[in-house]
Amino acid sequence: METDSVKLESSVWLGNKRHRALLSGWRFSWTELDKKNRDKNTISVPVSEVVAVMEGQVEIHPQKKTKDTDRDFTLFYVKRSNTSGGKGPLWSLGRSQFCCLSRDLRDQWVTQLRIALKTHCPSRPCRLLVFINPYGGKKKAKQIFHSSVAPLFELAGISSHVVVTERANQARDHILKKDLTGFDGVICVGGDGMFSELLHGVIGRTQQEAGVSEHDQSVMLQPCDLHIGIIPAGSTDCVCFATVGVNDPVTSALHIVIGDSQPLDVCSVHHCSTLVRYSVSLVGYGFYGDVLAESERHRWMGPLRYDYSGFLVYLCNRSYQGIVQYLPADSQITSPRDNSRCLSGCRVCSESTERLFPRSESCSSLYSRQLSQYSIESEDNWLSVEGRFRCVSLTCMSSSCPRSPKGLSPSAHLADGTGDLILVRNTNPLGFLTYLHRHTTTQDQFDLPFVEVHRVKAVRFSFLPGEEDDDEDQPNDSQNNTPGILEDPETLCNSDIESNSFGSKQHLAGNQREQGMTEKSRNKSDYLCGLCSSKRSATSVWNCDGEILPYAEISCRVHGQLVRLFARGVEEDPSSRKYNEGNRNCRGRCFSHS
Ligand SMILES: Nc1ncnc2c1ncn2[C@@H]1O[C@H](COP(=O)(O)OP(=O)(O)OP(=O)(O)O)[C@@H](O)[C@H]1O
Ligand SMILES: CCCCCCCCCCCCC/C=C/[C@@H](O)[C@H](CO)NC(C)=O
Ligand SMILES: [Ca+2]
Repeated sequence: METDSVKLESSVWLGNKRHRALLSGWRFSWTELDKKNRDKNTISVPVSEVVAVMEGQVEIHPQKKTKDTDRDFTLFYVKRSNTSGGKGPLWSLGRSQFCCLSRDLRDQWVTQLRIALKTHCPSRPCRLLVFINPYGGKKKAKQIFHSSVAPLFELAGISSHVVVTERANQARDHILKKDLTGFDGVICVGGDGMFSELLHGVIGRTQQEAGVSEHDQSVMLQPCDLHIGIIPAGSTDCVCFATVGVNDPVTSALHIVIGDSQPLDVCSVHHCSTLVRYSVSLVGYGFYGDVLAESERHRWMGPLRYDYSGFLVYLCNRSYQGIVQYLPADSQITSPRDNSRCLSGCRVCSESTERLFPRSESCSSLYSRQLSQYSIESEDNWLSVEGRFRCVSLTCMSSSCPRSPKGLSPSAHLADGTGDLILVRNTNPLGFLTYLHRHTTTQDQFDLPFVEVHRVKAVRFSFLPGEEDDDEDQPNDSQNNTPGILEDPETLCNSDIESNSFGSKQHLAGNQREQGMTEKSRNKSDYLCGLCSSKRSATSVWNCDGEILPYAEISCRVHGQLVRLFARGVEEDPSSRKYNEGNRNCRGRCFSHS
């Protein structure tokens, strides 16, 4: 319980200006005083956003003491930049140097502030396992970590064990197999692909330890305690953007340092009772699958490859036949078209915590929750849509990214236990361009006659009998799923199998596995059908958070708040407060399912 009792109050000097400093309850503030002792400006910092308190006048670039006296102390804290420039909720490191009247008073300030930090911020990380992908995005991950992030971790007293990856899936395998004792979180410096590796490692490890089978679609997966942090250094950085509001390494590092905690829904993707992958952002068939497949041919272009491929795929003007079945979420609670935004402290998400993790939970009620969540969903509750689609997309969050600041589904929630299913039926090229273009404007991309959107708990995608692609070269086709693939369900996400081996189960030899991205790129580009090959495939591929899935017929289930990120959701821009009136509750860290 927080108290507002004053812990310490005194005069302090910032340069030659006298201030009144006050530590009361969970807030530290300092007010400039004029010559007549009247209050001028006040700066107020919640203790939870204090990064460090150091004796003396300290700078962090490089961390050194400048000429100081034994009456000085330095406060480092989270400083919000002006968001009016459209840069989103950008954070930087604030630094204020205080001079007290005596050394004794300085010591009291340092002691009291550090006690307040311990009291109000018990869940800050002390030790982190950091994975850097030197080849992601613009290939600047190492530089970003060492110049912008490591100094902040050091300042906050966080020790980090750094692994620079040498192959794809190394981070995932490390988390699955190595001793993680003592680590408070795992961090990736890279893009959505690196995040996905950590996601698979953390979920897999947690289920292994809990004895839960990831392949059983009806099972309630064990929520993961080990937090994931993302330092954005990739091409799209969609997960970072959608959970922080900006893709900025310093902002993300500060969220990690202060121990923010944001639960996140995760979608499990299955094929024939076998787990294929997890997704948090996009499970997309048609346009987004084709763009990803095409983009793998142009990896050398870096982040621009998506724009170039998007243009080529758009010109192809393709649509695909399929049957989409979905299990609707409770439409009384929210809707993908209710114009709300999931912001930091989102009321919908925190109320979902109660629903997903009722407080008085015993082993037997856990079992009954498992039944109530999944098994009793009879087939009668499923709805079905059949037709030709430009794209079929499922997203557990808004999936906003720099290209599309509102995202695929602007009103989706990060942690409400549901996903949004977007069906874009076949339409003329101008209609589809209008749909795509609206992702980049404030216009409603769902307000088009050929688009429908549903808030769902689960989705299945299949073909009418005889409708599957008969292209022999098409390895994602369910017909090509040789029985061997499913003989050993444990192996689909097993490190000995390249998870991007499309359709044919490939036990890669050690040296092949090490080739990482090169090998992956070659495999992925084998897929592209329409643009360059003479034979156009009747099926597309699924894009699952930037990875191509080896199957076209899949079923997906949303697992509410399965993982936790060092983030707090997108902070509200004060100028747009009216947009989300009534949807706020408390800050991201108030979520708890323990
Ligand atoms: N050392 C490595 N060599 C080759 N591939 C790697 C290595 N380390 C990680 N990878 C793989 O590279 C893929 C892409 O990396 P990452 O996500 O960091 O960048 P990106 O693709 O540019 O960004 P985005 O996913 O945002 O588009 C990941 O899926 C990861 O599995
Ligand atoms: C005429 C203008 C056309 C602009 C089209 C913009 C459409 C942007 C839609 C962005 C959706 C982003 C979804 C995120 C997907 C990520 O999970 C994934 C992994 O990084 N990224 C990609 C590119 O597949
Ligand atoms: Ca959700």
